[in-house]
Amino acid sequence: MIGRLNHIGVATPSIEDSVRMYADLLGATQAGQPFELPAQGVRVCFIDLPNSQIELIEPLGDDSPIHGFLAKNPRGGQHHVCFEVADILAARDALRAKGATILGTGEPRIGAHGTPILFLHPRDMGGVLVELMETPKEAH
Ligand SMILES: CC[C@@H](C(=O)O)C(=O)SCCNC(=O)CCNC(=O)[C@H](O)C(C)(C)COP(=O)(O)OP(=O)(O)OC[C@H]1O[C@@H](n2cnc3c(N)ncnc32)[C@H](O)[C@@H]1OP(=O)(O)O
Ligand SMILES: [Co+2]
Repeated sequence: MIGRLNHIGVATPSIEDSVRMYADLLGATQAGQPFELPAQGVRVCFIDLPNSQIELIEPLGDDSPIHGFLAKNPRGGQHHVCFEVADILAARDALRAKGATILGTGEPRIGAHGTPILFLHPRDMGGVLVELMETPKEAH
């Protein structure tokens, strides 16, 4: 079921400060400008890596799912890992059959790459919040 690591999500109180930090310390460059995803309650900017991406996420709106995380980690921190899957609904159903909890309604939402995503509860993954993302069609 599991495919390539697509990105590591990093929550931050300031995308601009984090972009500067990745550039100054690691020489890493951002992939495009920050953009808002109101349906996900986050503002986003990607940092390119040779083999993956860092997804910087900043809270957007009062209902952002990362408010709680930033309240506990005010300077930000590693928030989730995202693995690609070929078929998100098949992955969801297989995980549920194994007893895993899919967060929210269980209906996939459209993520930052324009493909459906779901999240697995961290208690089922050893304390790691896992995002599953359907592989973009052009990557097949
Ligand atoms: C950019 C768009 C998209 C993409 O395309 O890539 C994204 O990545 S959006 C990223 C933001 N969206 C989400 O994270 C959606 C899924 N998350 C959630 O539904 C919630 O954040 C959560 C995981 C259910 C936590 O909600 P919260 O309100 O913070 O609840 P608690 O504080 O009560 O936490 C419950 C429990 O879970 C532990 N926890 C919380 N966050 C994390 C985390 N990031 N990593 C690991 N563990 C986490 C928290 O410590 C609690 O544990 P216990 O105390 O043991 O119960
Ligand atoms: Co993500």
